[in-house]
Amino acid sequence: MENKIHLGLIREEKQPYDNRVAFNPKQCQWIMQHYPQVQIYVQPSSHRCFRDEEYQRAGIPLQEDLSHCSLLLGIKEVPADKLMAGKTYLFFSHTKKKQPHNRHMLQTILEKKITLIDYECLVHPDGQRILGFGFFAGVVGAHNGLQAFGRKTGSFTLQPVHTCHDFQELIAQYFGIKLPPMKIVLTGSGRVAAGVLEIMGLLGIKYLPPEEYLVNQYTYPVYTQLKAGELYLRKNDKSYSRADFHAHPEQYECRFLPYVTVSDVLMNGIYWDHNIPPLFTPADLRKDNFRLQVIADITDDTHGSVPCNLGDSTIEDPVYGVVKATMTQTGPYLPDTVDMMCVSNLPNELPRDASQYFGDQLMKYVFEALLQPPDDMITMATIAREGQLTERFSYLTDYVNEATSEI
Ligand SMILES: NC(=O)c1ccc[n+]([C@@H]2O[C@H](COP(=O)([O-])OP(=O)(O)OC[C@H]3O[C@@H](n4cnc5c(N)ncnc54)[C@H](O)[C@@H]3O)[C@@H](O)[C@H]2O)c1
Repeated sequence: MENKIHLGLIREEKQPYDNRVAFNPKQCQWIMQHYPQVQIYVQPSSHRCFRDEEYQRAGIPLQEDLSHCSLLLGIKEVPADKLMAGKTYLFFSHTKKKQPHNRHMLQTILEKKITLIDYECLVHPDGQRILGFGFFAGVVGAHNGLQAFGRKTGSFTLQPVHTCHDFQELIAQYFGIKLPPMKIVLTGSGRVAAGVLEIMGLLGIKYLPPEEYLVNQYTYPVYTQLKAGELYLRKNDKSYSRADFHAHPEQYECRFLPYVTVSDVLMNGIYWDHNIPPLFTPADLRKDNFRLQVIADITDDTHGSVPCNLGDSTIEDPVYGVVKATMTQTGPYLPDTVDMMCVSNLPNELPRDASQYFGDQLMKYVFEALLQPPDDMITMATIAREGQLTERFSYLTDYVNEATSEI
């Protein structure tokens, strides 16, 4: 008993409550079978996508008090008053960019001599992030985008994702669906794009290379995918180098404009930052040849890569219209508008599948290292160790030393 590692799955306490979890009941079961030194406990929750009874049935004890656990796993930020002193926590802390609203939480983590490992900072040796929810954001975003196009044109009906129990139930409705001729352009090549591609494949939408897609008309639904190298070229020599683009995006121009004149739907999944040129401008939106009717902005930055993203929509009310002439918000599914799907928490619409996918990656690439410190990957993702900022994150010193106004 003494040598057991006690691991707790904490209840999500941040408002609004998140419904995801790091490990589902089956994954907990698997871990305890394969790592006999590990005992998992689950803090009861009324809002987790897997019910307390599902954990109980899998033989995972429910326990309100997790003070005997050394390792605590959550998803979102943990409110400061819920943080337990001296523990090791894993969650998405959103502190590495000095986000003001999480300063007080990080200050408390240091005061309480906590070790914080941030999922976002866990990377493979080549720098690729190990954990993320992008794949299911892409799945849900693509479905929502198509659903909006069906409603706007009256040509087909899809059920909202959040009314489906899980991914299997979602895709069961694709059986027999006949989509009208339509042209879909997808941007990006990361996890979000992979999720969108999954939906394109499940619906049998045909892929076409960009150069064919641009010039031809089709009597069936088609899509093309534009990766960063097809979207951005350096202004001076019309070349693209990934490393150079990441370092100096302002020296690149965006080549997306022709696609707004030939596409019905944009599924946006590129990475974006303020110095990366947007896909088109408000002036382009006003032009007569602006054909896009629906934009599923999965990347979802307000006035970001898609300038007519006027702010987030919600899972319950996922689409709003934008009047093209004035770029002002209006109701969805109206003529002469572009419909925007800008939900910022898409994976929460399929939380059971999103959680399982997350837990799988965690089990495969992180779990063993977590049990056998020290490990380079874990060390690099450790923002604080026993109440001290680690060397790699020492740049956060001024952030934590500032007085907190946002508690
Ligand atoms: N709406 C939602 O619910 C939701 C959910 C998850 C992700 N997202 C957003 O979707 C976007 C894509 O996410 P993802 O999971 O596909 O990401 P990813 O990490 O899997 O892929 C990102 C892509 O951007 C490129 N990239 C990485 N750093 C870059 C940089 N500094 N400059 C330019 N390109 C860079 C990568 O090469 C990769 O092709 C992100 O903006 C993310 O915040 C939204």
